[in-house]
Amino acid sequence: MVAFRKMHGLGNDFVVLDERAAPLGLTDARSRLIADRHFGIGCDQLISLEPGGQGADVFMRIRNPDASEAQACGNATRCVASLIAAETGKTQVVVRTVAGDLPCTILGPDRVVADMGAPRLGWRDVPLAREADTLALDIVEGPVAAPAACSMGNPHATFFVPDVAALDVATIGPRLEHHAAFPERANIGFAQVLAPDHLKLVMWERGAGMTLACGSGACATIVNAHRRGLTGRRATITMPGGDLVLEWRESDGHVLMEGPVATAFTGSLTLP
Ligand SMILES: N[C@H](CCC[C@H](N)C(=O)O)C(=O)O
Repeated sequence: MVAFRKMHGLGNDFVVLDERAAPLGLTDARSRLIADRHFGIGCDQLISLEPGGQGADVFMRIRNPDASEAQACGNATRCVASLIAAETGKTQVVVRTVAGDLPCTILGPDRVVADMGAPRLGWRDVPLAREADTLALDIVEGPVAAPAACSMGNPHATFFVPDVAALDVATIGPRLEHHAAFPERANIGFAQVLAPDHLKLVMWERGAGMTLACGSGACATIVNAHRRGLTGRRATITMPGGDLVLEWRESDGHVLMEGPVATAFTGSLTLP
């Protein structure tokens, strides 16, 4: 039997497995089964804890339900930092990912600020299939067009729209996720500016589909909104699961993401 912790950030939910003592043999098939909401536990991402190595408290590996590995997961970063803090009593935790080290500050048992690092704004960084101005891509899909793109370690495209509620995200989301412009696919954000410090966001996540919240998506949204001159550097981003507070910090270009964390339940499973 293998212990797991079911966590979430604003309903973006995770099965967290601990591989720090030894690997569990998470093949693609096993990962897909654990993440399956009918035949397994179910989650938006499968999160594995691995030894952090020098300078980090833990390494976090991120797998989407389709077993694709992701370079960033903002909501899980806060959850993992909170888990390590509960283990160690630390209020500063460094979560290492394939995209870099993410310093996190524990504000309380259910709230964390994660420094998600600096966005990458070049077309090769996103990545895109060919050279393009990442401020406005030449993409049209139904009622949406001309997204801004950036990477938070993982690829994001943000469409700015007058009314997110009017969109059929379940139809246009997958088409855009798999658009030829994105050789590694992309996470697709649909954002509505409510005020210079407040946006509404609905996400179609790469490899996961519609989620109640997306931390790296919220980071990409504040970056792309500010680049477009639509907001300041700080904003509350309201997603179906709730609010995150974002700041694209001027001093070092890092994106700070503050929000809640929660454990829904713990359990044990027999690895299929
Ligand atoms: N689907 C994403 C990973 C999870 C991102 C999201 N859950 C977050 O909180 O950032 C990707 O393939 O890049």
